[in-house]
Amino acid sequence: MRHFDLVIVGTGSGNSLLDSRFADWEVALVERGTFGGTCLNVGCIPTKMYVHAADLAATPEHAGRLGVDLALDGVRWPEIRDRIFGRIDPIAANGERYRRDHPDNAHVSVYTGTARFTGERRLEIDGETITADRVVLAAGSRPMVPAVPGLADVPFHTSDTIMRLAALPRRLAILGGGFIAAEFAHVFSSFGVEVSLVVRSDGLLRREDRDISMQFTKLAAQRWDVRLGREPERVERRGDGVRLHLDDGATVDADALLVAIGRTPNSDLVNAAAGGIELSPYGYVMVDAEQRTTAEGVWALGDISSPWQLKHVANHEARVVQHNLLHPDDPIESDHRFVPHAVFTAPQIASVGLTEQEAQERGVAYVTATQAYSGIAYGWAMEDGTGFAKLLADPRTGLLLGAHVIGPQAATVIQPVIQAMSFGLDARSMARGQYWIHPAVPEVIENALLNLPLP
Ligand SMILES: Cc1cc2nc3c(=O)[nH]c(=O)nc-3n(C[C@H](O)[C@H](O)[C@H](O)COP(=O)(O)OP(=O)(O)OC[C@H]3O[C@@H](n4cnc5c(N)ncnc54)[C@H](O)[C@@H]3O)c2cc1C
Ligand SMILES: NC(=O)c1ccc[n+]([C@@H]2O[C@H](COP(=O)([O-])OP(=O)(O)OC[C@H]3O[C@@H](n4cnc5c(N)ncnc54)[C@H](O)[C@@H]3O)[C@@H](O)[C@H]2O)c1
Repeated sequence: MRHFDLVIVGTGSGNSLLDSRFADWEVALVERGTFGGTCLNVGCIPTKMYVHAADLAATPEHAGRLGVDLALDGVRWPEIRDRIFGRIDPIAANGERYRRDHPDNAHVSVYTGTARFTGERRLEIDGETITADRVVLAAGSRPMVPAVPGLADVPFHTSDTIMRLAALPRRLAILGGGFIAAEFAHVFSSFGVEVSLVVRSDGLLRREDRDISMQFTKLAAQRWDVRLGREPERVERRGDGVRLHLDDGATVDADALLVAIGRTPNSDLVNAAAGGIELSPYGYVMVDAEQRTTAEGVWALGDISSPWQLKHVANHEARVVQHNLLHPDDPIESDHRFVPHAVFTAPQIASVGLTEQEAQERGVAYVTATQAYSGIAYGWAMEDGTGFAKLLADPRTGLLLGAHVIGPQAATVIQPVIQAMSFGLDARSMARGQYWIHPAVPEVIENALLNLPLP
């Protein structure tokens, strides 16, 4: 039975913990799937490579309104797919080779298999037991699949498989109305696929500020076949495709089905309870601000312990765990005050801080203001008639409480607000204490700041 200074379970954000400062540590790195984890192989990176191609494919539709006639001559799906994975797959393979074979990593043992706790800091990997002084759980999450009758008997996809399709389907049905549904609906419809969305709630992206969710739902319904407030009662095979029978008696026929109803933390796969690790009611590993679990010497980070399930959160937590492993007498805490996110759909959406509904529920005093893209110069240039930025601020201090943007470049436009909130800059100082490049898109934020009814 081998004993290690440190065992890391999961090679997504877990792999980034190791640098030269761990050269004297005996480390085991355990991976059951593809080296490099979700973001690199089946998450952020390939999806955004598809989104960029989709944005290009969608351009002719918009350009015509500006008097520029473009035509989409074709989408070479196999070429797009092979370009994306031709770039990503070698990164994963080289990352694994580096850890296994490079002299820098002589102190690292890479295990392939599923690590399961059999006791405190004791893990079994395919019959072999290892122990450690410290364990880091970075085992991520996986797609959830609902118990819909018939689903198990039809070919369906999750985000793990849909990006490697052999050919574009003519019709795609998507179950769910969250991040993954919104991003893939944009990708596939831009490539000419007819998209249907079956959504249990009464709107898409329901966790966004209601104004954003309502605007996106309205625009989505103009582009896709959106069935709101519906659930499939059963699914059946129909030729090479599928038929979804919805709870209102309607049916949706498609050549491919994508299930995107959320992701569940992999705490069950690591058998967390046997390691003395407490879980939340939703199965997340419970951690304190230093990313320590309830078991002595066991830390957790990323999707297995974070309800945000975002790569920049996993990266931040990995840096905290790394510091706390190296400096146990001077630990630091994770900063989850202002966690932003973006949905790379069309139009783009980005958000940080409180939504108006959260401010109301929590009884937080706020003022709010909105600025349409159509009211700023670059918005005119783009003829944007649907985008806006919405801000919430504390009426007493002028500090920003939340920002929500729907429109071109939203994920980039929101960054100065994240900075202001993180460093405690009030709305007035932010608006007037700096130049805003004219006529650039961030003027939508400048004007929203000026619109806030602050003294
Ligand atoms: C389609 C999609 C698009 C996304 N887009 C974005 C985006 O644009 N921006 C963003 O911020 N986030 C995005 N995310 C979320 C982001 O990918 C995750 O939050 C992030 O990758 C989580 O990192 P992690 O290190 O916690 O887990 P992972 O990267 O999932 O790593 C966990 C690893 O642990 C392995 N593992 C699990 N159990 C065991 C075990 N018992 N033994 C051994 N190995 C195990 C898994 O195989 C996996 O490789 C996206 C996710 C998806 C699915
Ligand atoms: N741009 C990004 O940062 C990005 C992109 C993709 C994924 N992600 C991460 O991955 C996570 C998973 O994405 P997702 O879209 O699968 O989840 P999600 O939580 O964003 O959305 C899930 C959707 O499925 C619906 N749903 C839940 N249970 C259902 C059921 N039993 N039947 C029918 N509908 C049901 C929900 O109402 C919601 O519309 C996201 O929460 C996010 O953290 C991030």
